[in-house]
Amino acid sequence: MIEFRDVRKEFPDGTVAVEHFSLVIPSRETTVLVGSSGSGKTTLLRMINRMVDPSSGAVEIDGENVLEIDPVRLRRRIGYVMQNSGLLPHRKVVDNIATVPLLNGTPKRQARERALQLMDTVGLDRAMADRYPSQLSGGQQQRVGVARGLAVDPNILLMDEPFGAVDPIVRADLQQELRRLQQSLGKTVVFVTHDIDEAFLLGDQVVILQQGGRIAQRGTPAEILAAPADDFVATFIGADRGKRELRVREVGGRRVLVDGDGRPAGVLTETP
Ligand SMILES: Nc1ncnc2c1ncn2[C@@H]1O[C@H](COP(=O)(O)OP(=O)(O)OP(=O)(O)O)[C@@H](O)[C@H]1O
Repeated sequence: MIEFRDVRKEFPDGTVAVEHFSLVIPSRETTVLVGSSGSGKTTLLRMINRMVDPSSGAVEIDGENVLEIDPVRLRRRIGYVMQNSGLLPHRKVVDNIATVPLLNGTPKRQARERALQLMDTVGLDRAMADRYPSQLSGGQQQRVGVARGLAVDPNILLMDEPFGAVDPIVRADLQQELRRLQQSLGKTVVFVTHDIDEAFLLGDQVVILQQGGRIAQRGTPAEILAAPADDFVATFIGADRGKRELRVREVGGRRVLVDGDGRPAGVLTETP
């Protein structure tokens, strides 16, 4: 479990990115921080692995204040996946994935074998192992980024807009892959996005943020959809435009669900 207790972050230039932020992030689930630009999502994420330290308050992992854990040790046991994959351009795919295990002292052959297994896990053809990142598509690069994040077999995986830079079709593919991975691996995933659809798709817990890291609403996607806390949330999730409302329409004897604009969303079937 990760816990934020009344966290505040003021940067040296006086910018207060986050104030009075408290949140419990349960283990083995996906928590999504979603909000518009500048709401403090990245700052919050980076406080978990000490890329940023809080000005006051505490961030705890299983009851231990992260400030008491050496930052290098901490980062080597927490996976971190970012937008544009953050791969080292002059290193082959397999070496990019194996970077942190090698730093941790894993023997080279073992680290390489594990990297190849992780390529299978994230759906990358092993034939790409000896390519350089620039020889991969954007979606493939992101898969390498995810494999690298998983390479130390972390309990915690931090993901900062990992699919933000790829086209919508590849993005949908990566999202499904992550859902599948999450079901089989059961990591504690903290995922940052500004895309509410992505948040609802991936999050067990969704936290909608306003400026300063103020929590507008926190809950399961269903809870938020069923009862948006205020106008801000309603607008943010599109409920105010009827975008989220589905209605039943009879078409050729089948019951089709249509959204607020009348576009089909799916077919309704009886559960046995
Ligand atoms: N190193 C820094 N020095 C000063 N201000 C910073 C620094 N890093 C972030 N900020 C400011 O803190 C606030 C929160 O930034 P943060 O990057 O956490 O937001 P975000 O929600 O992740 O935004 P985005 O979606 O654009 O990445 C912003 O006002 C930002 O300008």
